[in-house]
Amino acid sequence: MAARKQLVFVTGNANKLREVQQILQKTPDFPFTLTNKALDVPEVQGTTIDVAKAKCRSAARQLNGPVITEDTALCFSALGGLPGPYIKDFLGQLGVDRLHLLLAGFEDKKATAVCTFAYCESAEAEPIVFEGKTEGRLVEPRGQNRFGWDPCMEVEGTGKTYAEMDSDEKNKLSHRYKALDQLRDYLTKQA
Ligand SMILES: O=P(O)(O)OP(=O)(O)OP(=O)(O)OC[C@H]1O[C@@H](n2cnc3c(O)ncnc32)[C@H](O)[C@@H]1O
Ligand SMILES: [Mg+2]
Repeated sequence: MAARKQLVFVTGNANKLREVQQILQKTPDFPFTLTNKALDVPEVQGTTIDVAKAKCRSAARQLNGPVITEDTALCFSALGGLPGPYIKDFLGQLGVDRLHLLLAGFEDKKATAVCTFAYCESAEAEPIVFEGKTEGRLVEPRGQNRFGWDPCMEVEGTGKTYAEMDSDEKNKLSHRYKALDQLRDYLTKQA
């Protein structure tokens, strides 16, 4: 059997890496061996797609080979989709206990978690993007699993925050699962 090609997931986020590995474990015939590199890739401003493509292009150039990158955004409908791809700074400054205060003056608490995977086959290739979205509401923090803003995102139709779900439950309906499922399909068909 031919050795499987290497695909580098460029991320500095250990929780993202863990969830991606858990989801891919359910695909034994995934045609790549996934490795990880925590490069500090600049993140431009713009739409989630602009940010995802630029980050992936830059990672593929630095590593000169096939890479995937992933960007996660959290979009509040009352704020016209902001903070979107800038959620990391908002979370960093406010902390998970105060994030919900961003919507304190609004009745509309609707939040959309958006995951954008980008795949770049080589340093010169144009990145291809895959997007997954999960709808919910911004709430006061609840739950034990403390990854990023998970305690504040109550997922539509479940009555639970991501942090109140175990990893199997989250990985069946998460924004990350939905985007990774498309990327996995694409790569499996290419192989
Ligand atoms: O190296 P990269 O992959 O960029 O990792 P990062 O942590 O910088 O991630 P992003 O730039 O995509 O910023 C997204 C922010 O949202 C958080 N986050 C990402 N996925 C999440 C999830 O599924 N649940 C809760 N928080 C999440 C993450 O910790 C960041 O604060
Ligand atoms: Mg980042």
